[in-house]
Amino acid sequence: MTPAIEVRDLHVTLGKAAILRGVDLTVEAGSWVAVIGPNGAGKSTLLRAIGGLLPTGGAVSLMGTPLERLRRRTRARMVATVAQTPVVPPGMSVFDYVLLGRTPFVSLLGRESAADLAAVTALLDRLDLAGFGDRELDTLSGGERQRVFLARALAQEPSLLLLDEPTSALDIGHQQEVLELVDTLRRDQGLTVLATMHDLSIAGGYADRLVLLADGAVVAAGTAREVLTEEILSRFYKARVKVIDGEDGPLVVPVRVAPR
Ligand SMILES: Nc1ncnc2c1ncn2[C@@H]1O[C@H](COP(=O)(O)OP(=O)(O)OP(=O)(O)O)[C@@H](O)[C@H]1O
Repeated sequence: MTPAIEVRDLHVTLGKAAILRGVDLTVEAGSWVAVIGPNGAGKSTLLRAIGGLLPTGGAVSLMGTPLERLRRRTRARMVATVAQTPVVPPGMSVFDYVLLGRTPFVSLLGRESAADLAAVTALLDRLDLAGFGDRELDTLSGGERQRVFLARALAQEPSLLLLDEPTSALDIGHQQEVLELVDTLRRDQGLTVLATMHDLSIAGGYADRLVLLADGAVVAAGTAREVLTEEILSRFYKARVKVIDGEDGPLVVPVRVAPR
């Protein structure tokens, strides 16, 4: 089967610095891959490069088509990206912002249909945002806003979802709600998910495969059990951790360096 994302020998240089240095990555259609790694490793850069937002060396294909051959509108229907801090149009309501996600479905001179409006209402409901539609985006809490960003991405009905730290501002309940929703869409509709994630236990619990980036290169890749080992994590994160066998995979627990 054609992979949803295929990245070969990807290089990105920003300013004078080589940020990604020969990254290879394959994401099978309908799977969930988590990109993990320490701060500054190049995780967001990798997502932006795959989303076509950066000039790159090497090759990126989405659903078998090289990125540069995909028309803008086709790409907009195929891929939805949630950046770490999306630009928010000032004064825009939550409903209108999520409705922007329907843009690829609206004809050039057309207006959004009743089905578009219903899709937005349903998503606000599913993300625990009913009643927020009229609020201005910049009056929302960080976690509420993060759920609105995801709602906009899902409104696009993409086949490929690129998420940069999708739950960093969410409490533990909303984290679970959002990740379960994404996983349900993956299972029921074949959505492919590529997400950068800092919480390693959660990454291991949801992703089929983990890819560990360090200093712009892939240094480990595989299942959670293969990648989330004390040896690998202490080496690349310079962290002292304990890895415990959990119900849904390994649980990574930080251990104090200095004894109490
Ligand atoms: N425009 C730029 N010019 C120079 N360096 C940049 C530029 N943008 C990003 N970088 C650097 O590229 C490196 C990778 O950044 P990136 O945001 O991809 O890291 P990350 O792995 O997502 O980190 P974090 O976990 O902190 O979000 C960082 O060292 C960052 O400072």
